[in-house]
Amino acid sequence: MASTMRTSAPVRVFTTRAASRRTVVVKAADEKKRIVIGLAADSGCGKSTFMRRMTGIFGGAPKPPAGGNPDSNTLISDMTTVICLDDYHSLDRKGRSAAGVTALDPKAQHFDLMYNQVKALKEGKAVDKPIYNHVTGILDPAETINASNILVIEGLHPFYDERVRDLCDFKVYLDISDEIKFAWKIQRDMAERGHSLDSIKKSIESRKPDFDAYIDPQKKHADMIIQVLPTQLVPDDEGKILRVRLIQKEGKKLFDPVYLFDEGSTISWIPCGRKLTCSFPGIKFYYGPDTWYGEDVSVLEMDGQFDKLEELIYVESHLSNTSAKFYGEITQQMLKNSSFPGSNNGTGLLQTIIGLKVREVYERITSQTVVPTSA
Ligand SMILES: Nc1ncnc2c1ncn2[C@@H]1O[C@H](COP(=O)(O)OP(=O)(O)OP(=O)(O)O)[C@@H](O)[C@H]1O
Ligand SMILES: O=C(CO)[C@H](O)[C@H](O)COP(=O)(O)O
Repeated sequence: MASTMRTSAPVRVFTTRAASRRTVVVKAADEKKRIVIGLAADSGCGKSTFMRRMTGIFGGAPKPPAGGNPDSNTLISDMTTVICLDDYHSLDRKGRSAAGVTALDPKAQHFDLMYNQVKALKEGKAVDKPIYNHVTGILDPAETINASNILVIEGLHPFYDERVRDLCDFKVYLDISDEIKFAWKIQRDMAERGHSLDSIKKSIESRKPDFDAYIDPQKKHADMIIQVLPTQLVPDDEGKILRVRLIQKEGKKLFDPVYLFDEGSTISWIPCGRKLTCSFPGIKFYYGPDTWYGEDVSVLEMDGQFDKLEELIYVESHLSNTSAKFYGEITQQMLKNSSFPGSNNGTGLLQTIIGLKVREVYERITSQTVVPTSA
């Protein structure tokens, strides 16, 4: 498919829902006012859930392009546009089957088009982007995407091609261990999509070699990684209780890593007691330095789950550099999104923290102020 780019209106005015109430506007005037966020993960690893938490921080409900293809993968809100990189599959379902490749194989992606269009959007130009239709398995006619303040590119390969990777101002990887990925897939694909246990197992196994070869290695490029592992608080838990780690690169210009109590120290903290209600097996936090593919990182970890989400404020008050704009903003976001998967554990908490980091990155690059959304 040919790459098509058009110049959109040079200046657009965006308002957040909260901002419009307070008559505060955020203007996008030139390319320095736009950022690109990359989110990489395998299918079924919580990208959509993360995206809802992150875009919610900027206000407005993300919606598919108005009047467009009902099977569009794009979500647009006041300040953010999320495009799914599945739309750059160069081979459709039949084509992949004929060529004997999976959707994770770079041979099935159109990286030149991906690069040209992400670059154009970052420069403020509109593009006509293809749509990969997950219902039919074919490539549908293109949809027009306009430039936005924050472009999120999510999918299997946002950091695979160096040119696309370099366009990303902030890179996030969701690193879900096989056991947990399996538990989530079973829950979704059996309960919601009617797949059999056997077919889910086969699908995971058939994707594994390409996942290991092409998707997993991208995590070394990420600025922040959320690792989801089985709990260490009880043996042989079936993926219900999670140990979740936020790996944060140190020394970056655009964000400051979050820390617990004392920056640079190594800390283990069991907050259960007078201020935090914990039923068995409790909650344990850890913070400390580490390395990630040879780079210095700090790790913030939570194992276990909250009984009463409103008590998260106690934990939040012991975290620093969170990029929250007021006392309790993390807790407020978590309560607002309490129906999302992972709201009572470290996935929700650490995804919310990354969402606030995205806001920090946006503000540092653009020198614009984003008004926090209200609950
Ligand atoms: N933090 C979480 N805790 C528990 N389950 C979760 C969590 N995040 C996601 N899930 C489960 O995994 C499923 C997939 O999540 P989600 O749709 O967000 O992933 P995705 O990466 O966008 O998937 P896909 O690429 O296949 O559309 C959800 O339906 C839910 O069952
Ligand atoms: O890994 C995936 C990313 O979402 C999908 O499997 C890929 O996009 C192919 O889609 P489908 O399975 O609907 O043909």
